[in-house]
Amino acid sequence: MTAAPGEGVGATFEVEVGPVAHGGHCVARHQGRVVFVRHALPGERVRVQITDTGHDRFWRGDAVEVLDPDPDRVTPPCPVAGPGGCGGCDLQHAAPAAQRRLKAAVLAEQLTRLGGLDVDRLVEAAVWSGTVDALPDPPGAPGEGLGWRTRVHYRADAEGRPAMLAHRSHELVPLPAEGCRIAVPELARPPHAPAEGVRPSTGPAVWGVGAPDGRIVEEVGGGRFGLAAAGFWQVHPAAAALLQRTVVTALDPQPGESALDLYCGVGLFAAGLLAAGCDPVAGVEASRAAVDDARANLAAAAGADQAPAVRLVAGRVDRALGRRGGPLDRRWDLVVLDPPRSGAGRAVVEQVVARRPRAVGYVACDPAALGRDLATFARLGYRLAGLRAFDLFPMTQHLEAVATLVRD
Ligand SMILES: C[S@@+](CC[C@H](N)C(=O)[O-])C[C@H]1O[C@@H](n2cnc3c(N)ncnc32)[C@H](O)[C@@H]1O
Repeated sequence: MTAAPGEGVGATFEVEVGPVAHGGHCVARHQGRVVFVRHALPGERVRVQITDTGHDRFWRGDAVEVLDPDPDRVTPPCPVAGPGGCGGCDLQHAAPAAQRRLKAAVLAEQLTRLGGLDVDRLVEAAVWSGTVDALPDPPGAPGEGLGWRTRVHYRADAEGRPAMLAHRSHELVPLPAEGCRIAVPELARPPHAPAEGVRPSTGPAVWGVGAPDGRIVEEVGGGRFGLAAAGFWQVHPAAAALLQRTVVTALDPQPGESALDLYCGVGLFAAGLLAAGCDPVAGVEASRAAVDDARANLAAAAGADQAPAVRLVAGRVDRALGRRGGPLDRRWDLVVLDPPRSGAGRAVVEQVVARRPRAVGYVACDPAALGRDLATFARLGYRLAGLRAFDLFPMTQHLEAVATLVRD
């Protein structure tokens, strides 16, 4: 559907804002058209300014004036969090508890629509609380969803000043004087621009251009994980420990059970399963550098005496699981899946189910991919036995979920 005259990018009109949707926006309708509205809350009456008419089925817009505000609306703590500003935060205009309610609504909608699940019944059966839970504020942080981000990426504008990307755009928004409000204090302003920074749980912040330089050590409980500063690690300081604890508790490993950690990074979940007495433990990870780090981290975690068998495979999960007669071609009691945003996908879910695990722990950062993969698990005889969801990314649309699946 093309834009009518006077209704292209930049046009404004009033709308009644409908429900929140996956993607950090709410859904509204204007003259029969769907409009995805950012910076709005469900039930508000707002003036929308259209930012994108490039799709047949919907337009995008920003709420540039709020005519009838929701009681949960707050003034965004960051001066560049609003329309046309930094694209990093989607929900600064909502109180933190309201942000989590919006995320829970998105998760419920994706589980219903893509997962084919009856969310009311899940909640009734205590499979899911229906909530997205807050994490503790990092020590010294101002709280209220600020001061938690331990990985940052600043661009440079034409004058060499630090800047951030606008939403769905290559346009640069200058970093305000107070710096990035969601970053930990050491990363709120870069020493130069462009710059990428990391603040590990041990040691000072490290910066680089293109990628943060050198190596870091992250601590989780008693465990230590060495990795490249530019390597994958959870961004909220409380996230890695929380996810490891949640997955291990959900799987309830028994000593001597075999456990497979897929998309294992530098070995976070494999270490938790080793500590719980699993033997053997195997991990699969596409990044060769991360596999080398996982090998060292897990050797240290396993200890020297009567060390359990640990096997790490570098490569894509679908290829590693597809290798007939290979080390992973056997039954595994427990499987952890922690894929990137695109999710595990049908082929990997089938490969996991073929190993007849007693339980699967699925760590998901995209509720749509999770919903789709849960539907595949259900078709193959695995049902959702538990679901926890966490606000690992306050102020943004993102959430993290840990699903437990068991054989029916
Ligand atoms: C969300 S991270 C999880 C890492 C680790 N579980 C952790 O908690 O630190 C996803 C990991 O999957 C890896 N990855 C992405 N696609 C992959 C694939 N097709 N096969 C294997 N690993 C993959 C990435 O390199 C990354 O380390």
